[in-house]
Amino acid sequence: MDPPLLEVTNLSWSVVNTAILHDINFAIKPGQFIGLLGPNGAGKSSLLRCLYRYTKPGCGEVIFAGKNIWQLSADEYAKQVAVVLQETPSQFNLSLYDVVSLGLTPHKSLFSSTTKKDQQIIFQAIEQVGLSHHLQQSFDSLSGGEKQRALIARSIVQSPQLLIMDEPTSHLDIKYQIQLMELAKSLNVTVLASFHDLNLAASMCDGLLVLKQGRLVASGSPEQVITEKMLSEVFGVCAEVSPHPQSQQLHKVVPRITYFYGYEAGVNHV
Ligand SMILES: Nc1ncnc2c1ncn2[C@@H]1O[C@H](COP(=O)(O)OP(=O)(O)OP(=O)(O)O)[C@@H](O)[C@H]1O
Repeated sequence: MDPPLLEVTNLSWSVVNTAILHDINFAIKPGQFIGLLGPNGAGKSSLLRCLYRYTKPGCGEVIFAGKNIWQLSADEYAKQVAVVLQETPSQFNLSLYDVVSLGLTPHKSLFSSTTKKDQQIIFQAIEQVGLSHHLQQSFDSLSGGEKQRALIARSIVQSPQLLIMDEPTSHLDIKYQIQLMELAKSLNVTVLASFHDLNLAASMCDGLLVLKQGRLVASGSPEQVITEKMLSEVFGVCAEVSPHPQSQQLHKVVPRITYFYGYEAGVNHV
């Protein structure tokens, strides 16, 4: 059996005496596409920040490819882990091309210049996300969705083993939400992404993790995790879960959620 690529053991994190994450344990195998779910404020971004080395947890360990991430140098980790966040800081008038080329930085030594092969990799990644006609446009002037796609292109160039995405689809229309997720799946890297769209997560992910008030309360396949009980207890909504019509074609049970409006979960079921 493959050893996990990422392993989180007994992870807890507090800020000014308030516990945000409580004793979290899970492992992700190479090649898996894992969705992180939870209501607003559940701790998704806080957990992801501990995984991409922005925050050091108070307790517990994050092991990447057998090594504690805090024992790796920042450069070593950046070569292997790419991050796409929901809010994009200003890129100070860098062009789309420049931002995508930043994906090469962890792989280059200081002062080394961009080779023809590097340029080819950058152009190819930009083409893959459908942004070739925006090549020289300033990154800051791109639409929210174009920015997200540009950041995926930067990750493609970075060629990581693990891609961490914090609500990557928040600015995208439905077509690009699906496209971006299918693109991420096609990259052949291990992915951990947080989602608010539970139907999208259920259809795209091999496995799901569910956080509630900083605790991991469910994990497993979408079929195991997306249940009417979980939706009621964790998200406080009344919903019906049925197999997606494409399940047979996809050779797996893809749960599809139908939400009921005007009902309080657990109180007034239809
Ligand atoms: N640096 C911080 N200082 C104080 N509180 C924090 C800090 N970071 C996170 N929190 C709190 O931790 C909780 C979890 O926040 P987090 O952003 O991780 O949740 P989330 O699941 O990503 O939420 P959302 O879906 O709304 O983006 C929130 O109550 C938040 O206010």
